[in-house]
Amino acid sequence: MTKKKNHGFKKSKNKQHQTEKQNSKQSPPQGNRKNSKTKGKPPTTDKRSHGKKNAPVEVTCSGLTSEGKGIVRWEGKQLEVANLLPGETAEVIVSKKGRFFNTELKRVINPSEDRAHPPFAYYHEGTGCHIHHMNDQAQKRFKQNVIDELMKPFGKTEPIITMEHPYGYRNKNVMTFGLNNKRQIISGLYAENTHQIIPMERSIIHDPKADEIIQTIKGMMKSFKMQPYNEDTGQGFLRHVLIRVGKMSGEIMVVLVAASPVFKGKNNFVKTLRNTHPEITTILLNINDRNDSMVLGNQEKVLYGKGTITDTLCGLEFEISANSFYQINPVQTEKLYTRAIEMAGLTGEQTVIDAYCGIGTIGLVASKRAGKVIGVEVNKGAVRDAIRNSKRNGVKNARFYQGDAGEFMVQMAERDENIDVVFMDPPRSGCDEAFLSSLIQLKPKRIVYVSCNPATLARDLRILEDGGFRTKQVQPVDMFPQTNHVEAVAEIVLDV
Ligand SMILES: C[S@@+](CC[C@H](N)C(=O)[O-])C[C@H]1O[C@@H](n2cnc3c(N)ncnc32)[C@H](O)[C@@H]1O
Repeated sequence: MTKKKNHGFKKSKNKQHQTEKQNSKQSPPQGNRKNSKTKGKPPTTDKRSHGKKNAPVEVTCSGLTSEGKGIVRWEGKQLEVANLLPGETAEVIVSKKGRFFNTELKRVINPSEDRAHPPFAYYHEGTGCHIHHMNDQAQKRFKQNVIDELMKPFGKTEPIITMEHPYGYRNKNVMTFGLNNKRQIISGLYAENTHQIIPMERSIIHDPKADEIIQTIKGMMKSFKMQPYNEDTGQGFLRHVLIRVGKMSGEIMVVLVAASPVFKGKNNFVKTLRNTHPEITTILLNINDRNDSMVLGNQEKVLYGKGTITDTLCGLEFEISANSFYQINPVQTEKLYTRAIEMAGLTGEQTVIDAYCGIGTIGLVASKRAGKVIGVEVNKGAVRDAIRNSKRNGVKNARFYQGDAGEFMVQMAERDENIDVVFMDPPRSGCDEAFLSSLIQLKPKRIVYVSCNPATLARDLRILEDGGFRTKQVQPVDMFPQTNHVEAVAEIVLDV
């Protein structure tokens, strides 16, 4: 992979609505605007192309969207350009498809001081590293602005907790397999919102060993006559490979996700893979014959090892199944959980709920300072892990239940249970109405809301504040450097 000179970019298209109204997004002012070439010019100056269809046009970036895309004006419209920074002027291809505009960054004419120089070619938005082109300071500023803007109605946010070495942090990789137009096997990530595979050998945020194992598997496929699965024809075998790495324990899980349970030559395949990578501690075959976008199916066969990995987090050991949620950046998770536990103000007597508990991590870490912990989680396998993890760590005061967190809280409210503290860590979509209204009814003294989506956090905080709570503090933590995702934990108290 070679990096093009002069800030040239690989294909990076953005589909956008035609009208300005549809395009308008919140764009907190940020970025370095003091670039000498743009100094004194209005930041939205555009130059038209010379009438040629799809010839590059020159645009200047005036700000960033909440997704980290550059905002430009072109022919009276506001468009978004991935990988462009405020103050930068660039050549961009604009093309129209139906009601949408696509933009493709061709060349940055005057790179901003905020621009980073990533060592890999595949870093654009399609591969999930949406803001890899910003240096550490610019990423920090961008994320702080996004959260500050959304949290404005609830008071001031704390400075974001960043990561010292923001690379190679992911403990879970999923790569998808397919054929390119020369019928060669490729592995990579889906371009965002598509099922088009962007071939990729290495990502700056992936665990390097995990990327290496995936390349080994790709290299073995031909000799084992293993075909990648084709979603259109339904032919082929291997859909994805998921790798989980215990960053502390060094244990490695490899999950081969296949369209069918018939795996010819599986013993030899496992033997060869283990010979090349003796560090692999378990290998599974997961069968996914569905047509949706879920990576894992429900059927699983252990081909080697115990079928789970164990890792250490906040001084406790956690056993993790292929299908269970486990925070992907353990270095930052320890900082996040430390802040969450501080916010809970535990003294050893409280009754604590760990809602959306996954494999029990937050509840078990909190259990040492709580009277009792009650965890609820929808994923059966994760609840099984949580119970195992409780025993493994000798925790006697925690119980875990499988079920929908909203329904569980409704039942708690109907029984008028006495709850002191609620940890809640819902998925990106946030909590449902049943959960929030039961929480308001239960009136815990404190809620600690861990969120990977500040937009749904803001929505839910509004509901809780209207229901008699007050947001005391919001702490952003950069769990996903190089991406536009922002994690935060909020302390919410009864407004008495
Ligand atoms: C962001 S993860 C948090 C897990 C855990 N607290 C941690 O830090 O590892 C969200 C969890 O909520 C679970 N979940 C999603 N919808 C749920 C629901 N309606 N009721 C209960 N759990 C749910 C998911 O399976 C996932 O384990």
